[in-house]
Amino acid sequence: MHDQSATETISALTTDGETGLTIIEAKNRLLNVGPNALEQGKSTSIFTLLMRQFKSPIVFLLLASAILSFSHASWSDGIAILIVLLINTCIGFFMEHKAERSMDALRGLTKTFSKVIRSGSLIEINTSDIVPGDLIYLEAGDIIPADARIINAYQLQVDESALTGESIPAEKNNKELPLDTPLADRTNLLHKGTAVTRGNAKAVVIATGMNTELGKIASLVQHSEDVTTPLEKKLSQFSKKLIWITLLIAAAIFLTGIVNDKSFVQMLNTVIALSVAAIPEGLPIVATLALAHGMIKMAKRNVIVKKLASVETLGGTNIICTDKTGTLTYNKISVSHIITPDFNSKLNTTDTTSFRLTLQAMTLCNNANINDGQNNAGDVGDPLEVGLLHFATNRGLDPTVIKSTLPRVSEEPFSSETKVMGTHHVTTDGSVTFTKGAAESIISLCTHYRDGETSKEFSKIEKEKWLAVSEAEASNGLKVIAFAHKASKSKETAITLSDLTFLGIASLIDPPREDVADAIHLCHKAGIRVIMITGDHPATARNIASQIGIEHGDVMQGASMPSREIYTKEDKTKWRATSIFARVSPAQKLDLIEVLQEDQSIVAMTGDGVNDAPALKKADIGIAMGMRGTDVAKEVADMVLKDDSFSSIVTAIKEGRVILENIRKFLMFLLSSNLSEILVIATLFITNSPLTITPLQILFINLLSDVFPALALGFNTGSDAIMHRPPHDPKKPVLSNLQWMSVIIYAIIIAASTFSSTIYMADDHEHSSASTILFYTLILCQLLHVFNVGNHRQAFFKSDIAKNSYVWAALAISILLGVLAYIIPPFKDALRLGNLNGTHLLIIFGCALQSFVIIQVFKKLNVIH
Ligand SMILES: Nc1ncnc2c1ncn2[C@@H]1O[C@H](COP(=O)(O)OP(=O)(O)OP(=O)(O)O)[C@@H](O)[C@H]1O
Ligand SMILES: [Cu+]
Repeated sequence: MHDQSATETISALTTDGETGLTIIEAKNRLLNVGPNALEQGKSTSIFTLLMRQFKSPIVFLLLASAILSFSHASWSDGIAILIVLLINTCIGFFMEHKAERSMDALRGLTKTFSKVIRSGSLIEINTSDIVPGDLIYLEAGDIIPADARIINAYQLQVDESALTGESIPAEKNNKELPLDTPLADRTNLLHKGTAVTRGNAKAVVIATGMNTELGKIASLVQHSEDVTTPLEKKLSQFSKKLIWITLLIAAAIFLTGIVNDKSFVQMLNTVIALSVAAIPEGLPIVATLALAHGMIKMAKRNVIVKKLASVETLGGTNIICTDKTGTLTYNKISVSHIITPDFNSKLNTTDTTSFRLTLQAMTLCNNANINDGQNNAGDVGDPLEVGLLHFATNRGLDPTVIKSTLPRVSEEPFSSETKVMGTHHVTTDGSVTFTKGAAESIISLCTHYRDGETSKEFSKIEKEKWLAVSEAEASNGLKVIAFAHKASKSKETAITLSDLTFLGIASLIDPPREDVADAIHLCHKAGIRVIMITGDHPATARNIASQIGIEHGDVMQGASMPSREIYTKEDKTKWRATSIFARVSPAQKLDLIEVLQEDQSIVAMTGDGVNDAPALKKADIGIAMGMRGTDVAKEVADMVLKDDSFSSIVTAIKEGRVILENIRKFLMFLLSSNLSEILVIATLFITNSPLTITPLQILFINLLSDVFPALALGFNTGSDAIMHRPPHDPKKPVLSNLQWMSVIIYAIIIAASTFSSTIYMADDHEHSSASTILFYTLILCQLLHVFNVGNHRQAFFKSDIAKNSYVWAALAISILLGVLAYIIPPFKDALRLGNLNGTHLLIIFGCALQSFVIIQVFKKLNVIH
């Protein structure tokens, strides 16, 4: 296609270079060629998942003990261990399977949209619905949705590194090329998956889905990503450490065993029981499940988190850098009034020529399209431009008519660096340029201004007067856009932005979102600073900031921020103390983030443009806007806000904190209950007690106490108190020293309470009943312990754990299983359970309650946390 002209390509694809495909034809083609999507890599197969379950050391340990049991002809023991092994594997398998499914579901949430021209109007459709022959419209920040041939392009630059690895953007245009041009040099072709970094273009789609260059590569390599999060890594390191500790204890047991002349089988049983007690195999996967559950919850609240790891980072965020337009405001921009040298629409004076010219500038120097619900299509484009178009149309200007009488021949696309945009049009007797942009930028480009029918010299005094007018407008919280034009006798088609004639300004309303003030208040309570970084006028920024409660102080302007090569320590200190940054360029955003991060801050930052990509990557949490953001921003971001709203960031941070807190809770719960088991087994062994706890019993206890209650803790909704304290520093260990101390004290209290049951027993008890009492007391102590890991400052029934119905359900299941084990004879035999009477039951309940009460009292006394 690159060796044909655009027109030839268009006819080869039987489409229309102006109006595109008809909607019906597009539908037919979609049925024929299929969706414009790459085939997804396969997710982990059921078999791999199953095999993964056999990788843990505990499985080998159990297998070994089963074999040992069989070799000693204790068949029931061997079979029982195998059954437990099976149950454990199944639970592990289903948990991982659930986690995988959740991740799949989350991947499906990120839908992308593209702008196409169909039946003559510019509309937005699902990227997967694009078909060959479609006309696509692309601008800076778009990721090219399919392979396409350029029809026309204005200063188009494309970053093709996704395809070729070449990171310097390539210039693109519509010129024909020789047939033998290599792929990388085909400057008139655009490829799916590459990104527009500058300019804009209209192109015709030549290939979609797996037929694109990207599709051909994608079918060669199905890349897989490493998805282990730092937290999961920390937890599996944790598990590994525990295995070593267990080995040490096991060695100690063997030594004391030899000294005390114990039988080999007895020692082996104790060691196996100990290992089963000590190794929390479920730890990393329970954490994954909690994180995945959190992601799904956030997705329901319009926040798409792309990586599990971000959920963790979110919980530790202490600075949010947010832009203004669209995040703090509604971004439904409408023109309030127009002021030109001879006209003020607020005062409802009659139209003048300069006002008419301003309306033309608004309409022509504009890439938006208002569809007014025709073909079910909404307005497409930058909300600011949509607002301007609506105003001009309401004042009687027909965009279609004026666009055809003054056809556009070239364009200087808007960039947040220059803050201006310009378009060049040919007329019957020459050409004309229209520009719009930030007032300072436009005024500095003007040499004249238009007053009525005449053009006058734009003196310094006059310029300052207009800067003051825009400053006054901006300090009322309005967004100010200035307009200029330049008419010329030549038929020149290239655009130059100089010697312009100033036309006037438009003041636009973009009110702050209603819920933002509350969200910011909540941030301050939670120890999170909110910093506004905007490309807008400082006065507008200050007004909006005060409306929503962002702390005051000086507004820092981009112009007074020295570049990274020369900024000083004082500059950095000043930046860190500032909360409002205005007229800031994307490069300065990047510098600012670095300076904030040097100060050990965890920075979340929002961005939408293609130039924001480096800053989004650099931030600890890069946040892109789902509606307003460019494809590039969404691609590099860690998180996408579907509703573009600031409050959603705060919701996500809260959710992140709740999840971390939940993981910490079940970590403490698991560690303390497992430690209590170790204490019980070791004490029995060392004191040469006639009572026993068998490995199988420990496995059973862990099945009851580790699986269901620990999972249920992951579903805690968290209390509001979580946003009333400063964030947890992710660089610190998961558990503080104080929390470790608490774990140890918990374990000692549980073990001691379990042993206290022996005191209450009558002297003539049978050993089998006594061991059974010990067994059930340990279980019940642990089950009640689930309520202990809550916040110590909260009353029991108000705590989020007591309110979590999953916890109650988990307890019910666990207790039921405990009872069934006693009632069903084969289980009772395998678990070596003796008979219990009413008094025994009383002892069990009493001791469990005792352990619960002691811990609660300790907590109230602030001894443990
Ligand atoms: N499409 C446009 N054409 C011309 N000028 C524009 C356009 N959009 C914005 N501007 C001008 O450029 C300035 C900077 O725009 P930019 O997009 O960087 O920030 P913003 O949208 O005002 O605010 P924020 O950074 O909070 O999103 C604006 O204040 C406005 O004056
Ligand atoms: Cu346990």
